[in-house]
Amino acid sequence: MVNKPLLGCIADDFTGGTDLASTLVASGMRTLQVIGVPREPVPADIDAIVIALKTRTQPAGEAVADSLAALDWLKAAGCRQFFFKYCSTFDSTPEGNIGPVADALLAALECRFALACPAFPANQRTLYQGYLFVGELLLSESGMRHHPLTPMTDANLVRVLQRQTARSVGLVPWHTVSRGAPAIRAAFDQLEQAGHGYAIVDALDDGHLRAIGEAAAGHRLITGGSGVALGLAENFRRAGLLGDNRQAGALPGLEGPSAVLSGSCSLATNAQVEHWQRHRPSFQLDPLRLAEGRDLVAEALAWAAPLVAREPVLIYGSARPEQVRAAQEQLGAARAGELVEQALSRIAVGLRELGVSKLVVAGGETSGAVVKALEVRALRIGTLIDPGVPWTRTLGDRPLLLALKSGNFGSVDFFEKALGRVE
Ligand SMILES: Nc1ncnc2c1ncn2[C@@H]1O[C@H](COP(=O)(O)OP(=O)(O)OP(=O)(O)O)[C@@H](O)[C@H]1O
Ligand SMILES: O=C(O)[C@@H](O)C(=O)CO
Repeated sequence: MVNKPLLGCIADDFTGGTDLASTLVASGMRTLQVIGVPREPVPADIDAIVIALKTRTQPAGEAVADSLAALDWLKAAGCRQFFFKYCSTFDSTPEGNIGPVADALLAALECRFALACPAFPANQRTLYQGYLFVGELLLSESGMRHHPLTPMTDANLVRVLQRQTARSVGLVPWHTVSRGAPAIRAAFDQLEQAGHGYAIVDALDDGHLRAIGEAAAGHRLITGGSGVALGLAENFRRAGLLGDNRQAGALPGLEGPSAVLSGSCSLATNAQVEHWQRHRPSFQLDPLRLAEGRDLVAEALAWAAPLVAREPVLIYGSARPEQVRAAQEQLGAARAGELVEQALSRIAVGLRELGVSKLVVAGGETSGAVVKALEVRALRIGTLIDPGVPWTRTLGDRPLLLALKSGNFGSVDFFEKALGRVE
């Protein structure tokens, strides 16, 4: 149809980018994810483009600058609507970066109002009266309270976002959302007229998210998790701008061995690691030993080399909260995280030298580091493995199939399931 992308997205981490991209692909938008602001031309047959940044845990000023550069590029590419993707668990600190980045994007787009909805019911994130639930637990009682970089200790998102912005934060509650798009649109108008800059929007199921998407058809900026993107393709179709691309997620396969790299310490990933270890080989990276100068990268690669031709291997830093705490107490959270990220990145490069062509990577920060080390610039998005996690194929020389898994996503047998789809 049109040669300009319709939707321009800015994701605050890499796995978050692929999560959003997979939702767009599933709704029939041909989607490209680029790593940072593109330096080379992007393919023309694209309906949506996701620029994946690593802004979630950067200092707020840097996160704002990177996000504005991405917005400039997307505007110049001709996008009509913009999406700021953050985590479905609203990962942030009192300093940001959700508020500061959203504020800067609103100002740059000369808008006064945006919705904020991280709900992702397919992954058990729901919002009720402004309170975010993970499964049956409040966010602040879920595993997210122990997150190594962005511990979430308050489930009330009106309060959480208000701490990060000078604009006023309102709420569109569930009883309005359940009345459908016209009621939601009216609530947005009322909040904007009353001087609110943001509306946290409740959502309990995908029907709510589609209605919120429909109500936001005229919004220049939408902020949220991937769930609230569910209804956006339909807006473009209604406007006659988008066809019905059933093959939006078709990807050519690749021959070669596979491996799993995990730096996420979330409850879900830890369970996936344990599940894998019951039947398959694994190698642990301990940040304390890395800090002592032990060359675990060389050890891991020497361990993997004879194995990987026969069967997939897992190399992981993932650890339980008490081990993570012990490492952080000695090294500091940032240094412990960086040591594991750097080691996994170098191992990813080494595995590619060993011929590995399919990699599953667990953790957003970890994926960011690995993708950077592999010098991946862009990913074409394929079909879903589990909600929020698609296979992707890198563009350029030496293509790889990558599945970048957000920490908390995926069934307990996710690693095996992902590899089973491409072997
Ligand atoms: N044993 C460990 N001790 C301390 N930190 C660790 C350890 N293993 C991994 N880490 C660090 O913890 C951080 C985990 O963040 P990452 O974003 O990769 O996973 P996640 O937060 O679970 O995923 P997501 O952001 O997708 O929810 C990384 O910086 C990683 O290097
Ligand atoms: O929204 C989510 O939960 C994920 O896409 C993510 O961003 C986790 O890093």
